Amino acid sequence: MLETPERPTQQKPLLLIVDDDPLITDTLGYSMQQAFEVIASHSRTHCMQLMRELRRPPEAALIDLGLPPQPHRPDEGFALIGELLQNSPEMKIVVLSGQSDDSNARHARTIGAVDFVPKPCDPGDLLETLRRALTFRAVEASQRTAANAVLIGDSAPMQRLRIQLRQVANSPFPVLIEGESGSGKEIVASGCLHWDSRRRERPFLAINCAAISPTLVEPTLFGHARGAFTGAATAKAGYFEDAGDGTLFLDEIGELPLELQAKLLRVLENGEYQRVGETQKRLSRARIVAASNRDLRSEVRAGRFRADLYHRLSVFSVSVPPLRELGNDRLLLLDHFRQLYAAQTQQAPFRLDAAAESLWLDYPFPGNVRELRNIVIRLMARHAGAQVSASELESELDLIAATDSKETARAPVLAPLPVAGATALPASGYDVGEPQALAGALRRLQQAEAFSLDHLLADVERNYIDAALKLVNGNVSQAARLLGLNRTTLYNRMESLAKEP
Ligand SMILES: Nc1ncnc2c1ncn2[C@@H]1O[C@H](COP(=O)(O)OP(=O)(O)OP(=O)(O)O)[C@@H](O)[C@H]1O
Repeated sequence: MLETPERPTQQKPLLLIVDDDPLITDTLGYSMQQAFEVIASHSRTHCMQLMRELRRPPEAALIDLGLPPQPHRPDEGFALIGELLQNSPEMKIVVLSGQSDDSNARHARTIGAVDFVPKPCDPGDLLETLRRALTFRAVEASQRTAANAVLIGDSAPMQRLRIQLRQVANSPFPVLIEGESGSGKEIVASGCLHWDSRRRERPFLAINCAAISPTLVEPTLFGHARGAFTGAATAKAGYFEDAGDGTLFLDEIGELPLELQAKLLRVLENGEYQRVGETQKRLSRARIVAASNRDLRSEVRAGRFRADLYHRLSVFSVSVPPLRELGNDRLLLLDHFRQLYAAQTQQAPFRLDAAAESLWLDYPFPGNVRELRNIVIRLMARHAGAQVSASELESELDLIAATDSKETARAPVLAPLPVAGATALPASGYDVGEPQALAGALRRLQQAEAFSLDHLLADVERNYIDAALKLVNGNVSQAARLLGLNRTTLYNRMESLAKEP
C-alpha cells in the first residue's frame, strides 16, 4: 500500500481574547476561529496566569479595557496591556473599545496597543485589523535578528550613546541597559553590544525574565538534569550553556525572583553555575547584558533587588534616552519605519503635510519608539500613498497624556507654535522667550515647502478647543473658562474654524 506523505500542517496563529462578557468572547472566538487558534480570558489575573501556562505566547490579542474588579474603569485593561507586552513585546494587541472611551483607546495605543476597534464591531473588519497587525509583526520579526537590528538616530544623545556603546562592546564585563519602555534597549543589546563586537559570530540569546513562570526560571537559565523535576524527561542545557562565549541578554532583569538573584550573582562573580538536579559545577563564558525599564536603584532601596547584584550588573551602565529628547530623530525613525513597512507590504508610503510634520516633531511620544512604530503602522493602514494632515495625525496621538507628562511640561504639545492666549492652558507651559520654541519655529520654516501661518494657527486653535472640550466632556461653558474666553467668543471661533478648509 502506498503511503501518502504527511503534509506539513501550518500552525494557526494564537489569538488571546480578554473580555469579561462571555457572550463577546464566545462570539468573537467563533468568528475568529477560521484564521486563529483562540484562547479566552475574563480578567487580568486569569489572563496572566494563562500566559504562564501557555507553551507559546499568543501572536495577537483582543483586549477589552473595562475588566473586573473595575469593569467600569479602564485601569485593569491598561495594566494588562503593560504586562502582556512586558511578557511578550512582539505581541500585537488590539483594543476593543466602547465608542465613548476614545481617549482611553488613545492612551492604550500610547502604552503599546497597535490599534483599537470600537464596539460593536464588524467581525470582518476586526479580522482584517488583526491580519494587518500580523503582517507588520512578521516584518518586525525579520528586523529583530542581531544582524538586522540597526539603531536609528543622529541626535546628540544618540551619538553619545553610540560612543559609549563602542567603548564597552568588546569588554567581557556585564552591561546594564536602562531606559523607558519602548526606547530601544533590546536593539542596543543585540545590534550594538553584540553585533558590533568581536562576539558577532557567536550566539546572541535573549531571555525575558518577566515571561517565564518563577518556577521555571532556574532550569531555563541554568539547565536541568534528567528527572530533576516532574516533566524533566531528558537532561537539558540552559541559556547560560547555550550562549557559549556569545552574549546572554537578560531582559526585564528587575522581574527576577529574589532567590534567583543570588544564583545569578554567583555566576557573575566567578562564572560558576549548576544545572538543576546536578552537583557538577559548570563554567559560563557568556557576556551578560541586562536591561530593565524599572529604576533598579529604587528597587534596591525597596528591598526587591539585591544591591550586590545591581553593582555586579552595572559595571558598565548605559542609559537609552527617551524619544522626546531626540529632536529630529523622530523624522529619521518615521522615514525608517515608513519605508520598511511600505516595501514589505508593497504599498506606497504616506506623506505628512507641513502642519502634520510640525505636530510629529512636537509630539513627545510617551510610549517611545514602540509608539512611533505603531503610529506608522496605523498611518500606513489608513493613508498609504496619501498625504496626512495634522488633524488626521492628531487622531492617532494621545495628546492629553502627552501634556500630562511632567517631562514634556515645557514642550508645546498641543500647539506646534505659540498663540496669544495659549498660556491659558496650564499644560502647555509655553513661554514666548523659550529658545526651544524659537528653534522649533526656525526648523519648521526651513523645512516646510508650503508654509501657511494661518493654517498653522487655525490648527493650534482647533487643537486647544478640542482638548478643552475633551477635558470637560463637551461642556462649552466650562471649555470656554478653561480657554480664558467667554462662551460666545468660543462659539464664534468654533463656527469660523468649521468653515476653514
Ligand atoms: N533607535 C531605534 N532605531 C530603530 N528601531 C528602534 C529604535 N529604538 C527602538 N526601536 C524599535 O522599537 C521597538 C521597541 O524597541 P525595544 O523592544 O528595543 O524597546 P525596549 O526598550 O527593549 O522596550 P521594553 O522595555 O518595553 O522591552 C522595536 O521594534 C525596536 O526595533
